[in-house]
Amino acid sequence: MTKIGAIDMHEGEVNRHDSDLQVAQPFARAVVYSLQGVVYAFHTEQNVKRDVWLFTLLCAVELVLRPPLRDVALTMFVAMCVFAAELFNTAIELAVDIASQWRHHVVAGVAKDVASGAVTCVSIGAIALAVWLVVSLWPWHFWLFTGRHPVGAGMAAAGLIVVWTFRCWPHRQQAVIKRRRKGDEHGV
Ligand SMILES: Nc1ncnc2c1ncn2[C@@H]1O[C@H](COP(=O)(O)OP(=O)(O)OP(=O)(O)O)[C@@H](O)[C@H]1O
Repeated sequence: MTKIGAIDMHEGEVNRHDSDLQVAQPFARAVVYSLQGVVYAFHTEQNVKRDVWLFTLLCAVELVLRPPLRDVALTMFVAMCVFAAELFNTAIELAVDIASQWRHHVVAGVAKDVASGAVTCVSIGAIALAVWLVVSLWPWHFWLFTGRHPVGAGMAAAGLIVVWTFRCWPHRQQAVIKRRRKGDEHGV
């Protein structure tokens, strides 16, 4: 095991994963690495875990109230934008941590605040869209066990499957990353 700053790297495991992927095509390799990044965030970030539950609630509402395909597609796209913003935020936090060596620096703090501000902006838009969707479907009807808007319902179900696959996919931790916590003014 090699200790780099505050990251404990399990070299053997990292190398084994890399050699597994050496035989793959560059595109396939890039896809696998990016999916590993998604799985990492879905297992380690509390905000992403909370977003998974909010997304589940949205899909459940859509499966019951059955909005048309256009509305489901719009909410799915915006929900994926929220997940993407969370992933960018996670990447920026990790990059800032390693660049600042987990020490307190005013620029490091501002960089993280700006990144999380981006998530807040997208989230406000997503919440506004979800509220508009639910209000626009008034008066509400229980369509869960019917064939109403089957493609939209299929899209909501597919979204649920994709997101929960990321959440439940086994996550093999390659690095133990010590995260700086709020209120820890002076870092490690
Ligand atoms: N190196 C640092 N120097 C100064 N302030 C920092 C530093 N790291 C974090 N902070 C401050 O602490 C806050 C929380 O940072 P942390 O890394 O704990 O992210 P988090 O708890 O995962 O936040 P988020 O909810 O945005 O994901 C930052 O928004 C920033 O204001």
